[in-house]
Amino acid sequence: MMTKPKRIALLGSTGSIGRQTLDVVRRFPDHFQVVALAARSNISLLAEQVREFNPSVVACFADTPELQQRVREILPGAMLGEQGLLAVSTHADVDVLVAATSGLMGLRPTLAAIGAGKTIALANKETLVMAGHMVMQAAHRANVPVLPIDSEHSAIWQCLRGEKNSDIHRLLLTASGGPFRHATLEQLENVSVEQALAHPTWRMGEKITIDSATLMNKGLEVLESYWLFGVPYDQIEVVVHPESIIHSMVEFIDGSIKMQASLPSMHIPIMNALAYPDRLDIADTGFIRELRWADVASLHFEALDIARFPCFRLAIEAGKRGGTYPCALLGADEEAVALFLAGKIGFLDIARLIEAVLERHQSVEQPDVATTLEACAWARRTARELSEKLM
Ligand SMILES: NC(=O)C1=CN([C@@H]2O[C@H](COP(=O)(O)OP(=O)(O)OC[C@H]3O[C@@H](n4cnc5c(N)ncnc54)[C@H](OP(=O)(O)O)[C@@H]3O)[C@@H](O)[C@H]2O)C=CC1
Ligand SMILES: CC(=O)[C@@H](O)[C@H](O)COP(=O)(O)O
Ligand SMILES: [Mn+2]
Repeated sequence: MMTKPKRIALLGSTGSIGRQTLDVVRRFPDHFQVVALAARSNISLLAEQVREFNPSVVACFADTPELQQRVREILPGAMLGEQGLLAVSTHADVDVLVAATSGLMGLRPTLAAIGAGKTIALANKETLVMAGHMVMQAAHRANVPVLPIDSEHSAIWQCLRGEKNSDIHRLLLTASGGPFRHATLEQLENVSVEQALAHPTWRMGEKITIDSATLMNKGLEVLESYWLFGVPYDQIEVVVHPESIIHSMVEFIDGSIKMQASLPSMHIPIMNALAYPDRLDIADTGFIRELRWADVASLHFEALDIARFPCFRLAIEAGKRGGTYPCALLGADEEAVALFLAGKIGFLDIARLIEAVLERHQSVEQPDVATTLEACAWARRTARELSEKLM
């Protein structure tokens, strides 16, 4: 029996996850239809996507007058700013919101989509890190599923199907270890932007790639797991696995460990979230390769050396302290990574700057949306000011 295609709104359509989502939609036109698209600054690619997918509503955040002018010329029907993102995420025809913007702008549109009863396919981990309590509570009240796209969380989600949370002994998130897995602290002091962007196993946007190099990404993923799966921090562990074949594991109280494996391709977790509760055949894509165990020479696992990657510790501490500490962590990290990418600070200064911001932060318990976003903005400003004084 033919069912109606799921109607998708895609925030961040021009990014790494956004483009891979459209690869999947393109191959499965009977299953998915794009009804809304949003991006920030890549207007020519957004215009190409609009021509190809013919969505009902288009938004471009376009946060400078020059970008806004270009949008008016090239995409005259597109909505601008946050209003545009909200219109995309709550459009009446949308069934599933794919939240794939980078950074901190995903929160309001995701909450609005939950309020409008949309299923959330979540790539933007920042949304849960800064406001996990609000998002999960709102989703629970509205009976709206939040389906993970992040590869580790997709793996855990798949391992947990048919299981009881009370049977979980621990979650084991795998980490590639990034490009500096074997670097000494002295070497880390002088690594270049180019070296930090050379991720060993994944091709991703610049921000998450630097976060993978500092291990901030893995810290954020621990916080993301805490909110998504409701598992306490002392039952969430990280193990380094450089091949990125095992995407994560769940150990149960009877000693059994379930793990999910595939070649490293974000098309698979994207397909998994979009098709849920069904599965689609990768043979129909033509671009996803199946894993052949005979070709995998060996798999390695090792402990994470927290001393060389202080961002991981800072993320876990912020998560455990709660309040607006995770917002301050995210705001400071956004700014510190931007400064590193611009060549203004060194690689280890990223952690130094974040730690200095967190030391100055006055946390607010149970923040609302405005307080959450203000804490992120405060941390960005403070990181910028401190970088001028301290560095
Ligand atoms: N890439 C990956 O493999 C993975 C990514 N993630 C998470 O997914 C999210 C996206 O990552 P990734 O795709 O790599 O990032 P990219 O930098 O490649 O893409 C970011 C996308 O978000 C858009 N965007 C950024 N800010 C805004 C805004 N204010 N309004 C509208 N659109 C905006 C960008 O638009 P434009 O390009 O037009 O400026 C672009 O489309 C991140 O939260 C990341 O942590 C999680 C797991 C894996
Ligand atoms: C693909 C994905 O989910 C990324 O978050 C990835 O996990 C980054 O790799 P690291 O394990 O190096 O952080
Ligand atoms: Mn991940």
